[in-house]
Amino acid sequence: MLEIKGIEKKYYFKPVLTGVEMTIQPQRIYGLLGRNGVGKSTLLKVITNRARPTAGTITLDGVSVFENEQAQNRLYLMSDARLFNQDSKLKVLLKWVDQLYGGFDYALAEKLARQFKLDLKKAKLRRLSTGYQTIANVIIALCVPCDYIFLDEPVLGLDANHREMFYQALLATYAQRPRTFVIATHLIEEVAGLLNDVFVMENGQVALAESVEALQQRGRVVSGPAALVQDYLQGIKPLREVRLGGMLTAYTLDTPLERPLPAGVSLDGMNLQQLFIEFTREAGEGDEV
Ligand SMILES: Nc1ncnc2c1ncn2[C@@H]1O[C@H](COP(=O)(O)OP(=O)(O)OP(=O)(O)O)[C@@H](O)[C@H]1O
Repeated sequence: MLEIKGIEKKYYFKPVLTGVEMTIQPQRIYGLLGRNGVGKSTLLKVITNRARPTAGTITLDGVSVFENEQAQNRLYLMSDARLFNQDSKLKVLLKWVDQLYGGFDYALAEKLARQFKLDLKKAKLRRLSTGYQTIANVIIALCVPCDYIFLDEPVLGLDANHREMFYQALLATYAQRPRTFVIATHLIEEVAGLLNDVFVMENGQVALAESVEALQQRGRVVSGPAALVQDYLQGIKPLREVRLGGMLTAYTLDTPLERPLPAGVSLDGMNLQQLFIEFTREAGEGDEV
């Protein structure tokens, strides 16, 4: 288990992470969600020792990961493919990753390369298109032996077919060899079916950490005549209310569902993306077009 406590990070005196608390369990698939610039990449870099926190602790199975090579070898961050040596042939790159982490799954890499039509023997990273650089990068991430794999925007530049292939490949490798994946992405609907849990970041912290199932049970859209909706939601502060004429639509995570629904009022679920949008919407944002 990875335990992240009180993590703060400043860049040139500007606070980016302001007290991140999170527990990452073994063998689960997490989504790391948050608005642009909220600090997702920074957090992943801090966890995997690519950036130094200003304060806080991170322990893996009770042992600090800072300056601990053994612990760091169990964590892998897939981020920008440009961080690899661009002149390296892919085969050489795989060997290099194998030397660093040991136990690289060459058979799986070759299988995935065939599926994605990527020639590992010939290709040099520099000569690949943006999408294929990402494909090379995700193949490496799926084949490293690490227990905790952090994927920062793993499908950037991939076409829809390749994105689907990647999600399938991730699930297949997870079924074969369960380990933890933490996926930072904005394509919430696409990954929703993959995730066990989500972390939502706001203001440099984790504002919501919950299983997808529990969240989807809580998220509700209540709409109907304003007076009836307000009466139904008594004592609840919705995430957002939208009024149109005499009608009111309220988005909430706290509806007391035991209450009988008044005639004329509808109660619907919210998918993960809607939930995220309502949860992270800033006051007034999107109200005017
Ligand atoms: N190396 C750096 N030097 C200075 N500021 C940085 C650095 N890296 C990130 N930042 C700043 O930290 C903040 C968080 O950036 P980060 O990339 O972690 O956000 P993010 O949630 O991953 O964003 P996005 O979803 O847009 O990719 C931003 O304001 C960014 O400008």
